[in-house]
Amino acid sequence: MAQNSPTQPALSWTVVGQGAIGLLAASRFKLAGWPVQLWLRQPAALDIRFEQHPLHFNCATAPLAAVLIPVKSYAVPAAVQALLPALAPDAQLVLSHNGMAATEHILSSLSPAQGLWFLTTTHGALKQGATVRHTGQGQSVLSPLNAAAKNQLLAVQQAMDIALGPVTLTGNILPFLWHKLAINAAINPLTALNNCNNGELAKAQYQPLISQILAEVCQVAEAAGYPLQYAQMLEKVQQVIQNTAANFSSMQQDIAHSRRTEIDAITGYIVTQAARYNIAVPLNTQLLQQVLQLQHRG
Ligand SMILES: NC(=O)C1=CN([C@@H]2O[C@H](COP(=O)(O)OP(=O)(O)OC[C@H]3O[C@@H](n4cnc5c(N)ncnc54)[C@H](OP(=O)(O)O)[C@@H]3O)[C@@H](O)[C@H]2O)C=CC1
Ligand SMILES: CC(C)(CO)C(=O)C(=O)O
Repeated sequence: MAQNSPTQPALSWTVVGQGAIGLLAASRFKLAGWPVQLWLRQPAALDIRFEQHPLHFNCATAPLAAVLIPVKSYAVPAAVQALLPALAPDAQLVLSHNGMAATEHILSSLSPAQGLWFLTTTHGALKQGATVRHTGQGQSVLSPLNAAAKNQLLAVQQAMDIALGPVTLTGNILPFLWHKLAINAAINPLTALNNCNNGELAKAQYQPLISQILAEVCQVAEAAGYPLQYAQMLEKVQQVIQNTAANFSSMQQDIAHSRRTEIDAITGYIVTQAARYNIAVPLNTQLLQQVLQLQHRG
């Protein structure tokens, strides 16, 4: 898509939370010499170890010019609500999470000069205590969601290239979100329910389930106007299973640590959309119910 002239000044970035992806991004900013601060639930500075580097992050101070919000899908509305009074009049906000983005309410709560973005990433990060590791080299797709974001294309793209790049800029994030949704719908619930790593899903017993999940997702995606090729998705899911064989999915980890999962924004979104288009998705419906049951028990 068209870009602004390369004269936009660098923005000063704030990262929300002290999660794995947020600290990966903040560390990469810091190691590249960019100023970056953290917005935590309780305002404070933070010291971490990122790979072999001890890093210190200052506590965020308003007004916030540019904010990366890599929180779980269900935590986004409250996080944005808390940020609103601290935002600069022309602040840029970048949401980043798994599952489908729900941005209508956020867009209407911003003032006309405040930009909203979505970034989806295949980077992997793990936080254990105060140590953060970059567990999977990935890439990201970034999209402006309103006119105020389009005025800052170059500055935000450059920053996200540092934080979670390499970044591809797109005018429409939805095809990319459906693609990632299909991968997460196939892997996350099965690993959570069977308490296994991603690699286990290569076993023969899981193949009919993966095929059916994807067949259902492809039908819904097509009805929603974002067609996915079933054979390509099946191959992609097998690739992700192989490439992340030793990893535990985010949903498996959430269940294992008795945390809320992102099932509502992944399988839940598929089931809701299926109902809208009158499509039967029996396996995704069953997986949604099973994960919700497991989550409520935890
Ligand atoms: N980790 C990974 O490798 C990958 C993750 N993703 C996705 O990226 C998103 C983030 O992942 P991850 O970093 O693992 O998630 P985490 O849950 O580890 O990190 C989110 C952080 O944000 C904090 N937070 C939430 N709400 C607020 C708030 N209102 N104010 C301040 N802090 C807040 C959380 O705090 P608290 O714990 O107190 O709620 C937590 O520290 C998820 O959607 C995930 O699925 C995508 C690709 C890879
Ligand atoms: C791609 C996958 C399944 C990698 O584990 C993931 O995104 C997750 O765990 O949420």
